[in-house]
Amino acid sequence: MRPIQAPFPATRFRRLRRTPGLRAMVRQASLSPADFIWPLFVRDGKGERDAVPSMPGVERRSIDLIVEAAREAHGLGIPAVCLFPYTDAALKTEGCEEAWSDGNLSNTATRAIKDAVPDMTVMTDVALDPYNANGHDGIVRDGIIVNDESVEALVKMALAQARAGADILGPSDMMDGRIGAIRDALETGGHGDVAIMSYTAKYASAFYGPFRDAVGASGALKGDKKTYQMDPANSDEALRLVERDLREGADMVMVKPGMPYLDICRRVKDSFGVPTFAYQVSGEYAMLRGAFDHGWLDGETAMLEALLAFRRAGCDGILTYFAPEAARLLDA
Ligand SMILES: NCC(=O)CCC(=O)O
Repeated sequence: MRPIQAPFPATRFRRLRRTPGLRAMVRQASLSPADFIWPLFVRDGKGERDAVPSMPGVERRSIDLIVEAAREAHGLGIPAVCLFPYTDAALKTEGCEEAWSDGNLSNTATRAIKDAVPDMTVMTDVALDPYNANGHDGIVRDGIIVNDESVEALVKMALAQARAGADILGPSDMMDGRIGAIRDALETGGHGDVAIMSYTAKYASAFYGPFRDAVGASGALKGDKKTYQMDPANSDEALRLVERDLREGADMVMVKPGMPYLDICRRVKDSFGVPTFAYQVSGEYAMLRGAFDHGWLDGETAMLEALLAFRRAGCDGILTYFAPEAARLLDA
């Protein structure tokens, strides 16, 4: 649809930009704390928090402090948190068994949050990298990330997360066939109400660097993830993946990273009209935060502008490390 407009001076675009009231009346996209999912890094111990150097302002927290963070998020109107464990190197194995231990950090944190703040939606990450001795999202055999055996492990991991009480599972591994396998296992295992937000269009991106520091995977990773994550040059493939994941039983889809891939968000939303999310990843956070901290960008304005861009591009929500800060600004 192309709006009809009279020639200048009958049409003057500045008329509707003249006052805050007029601008508010014709504003299309909106941003609210309800649009945010806050990623949290979980560590062991009690009363422990440590900074992630490449993500100033972001911390790894022990489970008691994760619960506090979830309570804070709830108070700010943020509906969901997403948990990522910082696993002790001694627990990382080639078989990734810790991934489906009922008592691992992520599952223990899920239970603790659901006990203390039952209304907080808990999303968990389904991928083997935090538990894998070689840092990959799948099982490695003779240097190859093997697909089908990885899917079997991911199913076990997903079921353990469902047992812990996760509301949303986020398979971020990019193996083929995992959404269908997880959906089947959830249905037959009595967890038919657990939602899946598939990391559908996850690109092999340099913007994940600080995240790997945060979960302690940087040192462990051997090689790269290009045989399972998407080529940043591709766009049509993202649509094929969305269609596949929806047909396999995904309830929501995600594009990741966010800001460099807003074109993909828009194409996904326009093509499928399903709940679509973007992950503003660690490198995007680090880039913006670095500029804010140096005084090179006006932090408050640039943060909200960057987040609003996701909504304008068609996203229903955003996973963002800025969630509490942005929620406070929106509330002010
Ligand atoms: N599976 C979760 C991630 O890879 C997060 C990436 C990031 O924040 O850089």
